[in-house]
Amino acid sequence: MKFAGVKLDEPRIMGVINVSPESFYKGSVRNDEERLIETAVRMVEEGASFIDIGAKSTAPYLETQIPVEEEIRRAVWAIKAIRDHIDVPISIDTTSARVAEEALKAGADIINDVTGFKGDPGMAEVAKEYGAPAILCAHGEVRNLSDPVHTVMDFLQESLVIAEKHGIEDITIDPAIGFLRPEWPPWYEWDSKVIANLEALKIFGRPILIGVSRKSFIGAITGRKDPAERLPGSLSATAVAVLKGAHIVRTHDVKETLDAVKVAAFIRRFSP
Ligand SMILES: Nc1nc2c(c(=O)[nH]1)N=C(COP(=O)(O)OP(=O)(O)O)CN2
Ligand SMILES: Nc1ccc(C(=O)O)cc1
Repeated sequence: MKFAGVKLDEPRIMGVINVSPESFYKGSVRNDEERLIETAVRMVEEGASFIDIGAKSTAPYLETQIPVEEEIRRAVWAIKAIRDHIDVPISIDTTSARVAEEALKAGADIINDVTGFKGDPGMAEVAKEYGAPAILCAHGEVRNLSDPVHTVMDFLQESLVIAEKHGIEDITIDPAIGFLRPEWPPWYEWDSKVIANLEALKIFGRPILIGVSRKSFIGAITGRKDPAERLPGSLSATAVAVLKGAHIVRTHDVKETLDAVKVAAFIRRFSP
């Protein structure tokens, strides 16, 4: 299996850099060019196979609205700055087709759309026009409260239909940890059920990407309010996700996560 030209014979790491000061984990934010380049280069040296650039937070519990022009300015600045310093594919984490298009023009390779082609009707068109691989997250209004796994699968199926209609083949699916928050069950239970049953997504025959890094479900389980204190919890969730079949792990902490991934993948070899 491959995604964006990267072989997925072993689990890969996607390093996250945000150029959005409002992002939920302040340690992920870079707004100085030198530090931005240094971080991207270090992440690749530490073993990242992809770099994800976010120019606007999508945290469902934060006030994150900014003008699209500002998101474009941040995204284009960051991608131009790092493009010639690293040799791995760069994804643009955006729900806006205009931002995606400008980012691809600036040198990004992959569209990372947390609305799974359902937010901006122009997004699949842009992916098609630029031949861009895409990461599609499970997205929609939760109706079946008792079955997180099948809800996620239904949402992903809808996104895959949109991709297929546009002839977009190179797709990675993502269960959108932290994004789906019905009134009940509590979201940390929802996220835990999805991770515990991640292998169900293998039926799509697509690469599976997961982002658990420092997220609020880890805070809820451990009592760690500050995302800066959630690395051990993130590594634990990462190990479970790899054991259950994740191909790509999206993280703020490349070095530590790669060790967790390697150990989980090695142990997985001997699982029944
Ligand atoms: N495909 C995918 N994309 C994502 C995911 C995720 O799980 N999967 N999580 C995010 C949250 O992390 P980030 O550090 O970017 O937070 P922010 O939205 O506050 O910037 C943002 N983007
Ligand atoms: N964009 C996101 C940022 C953070 C979280 C989370 O903390 O659960 C979820 C989504």
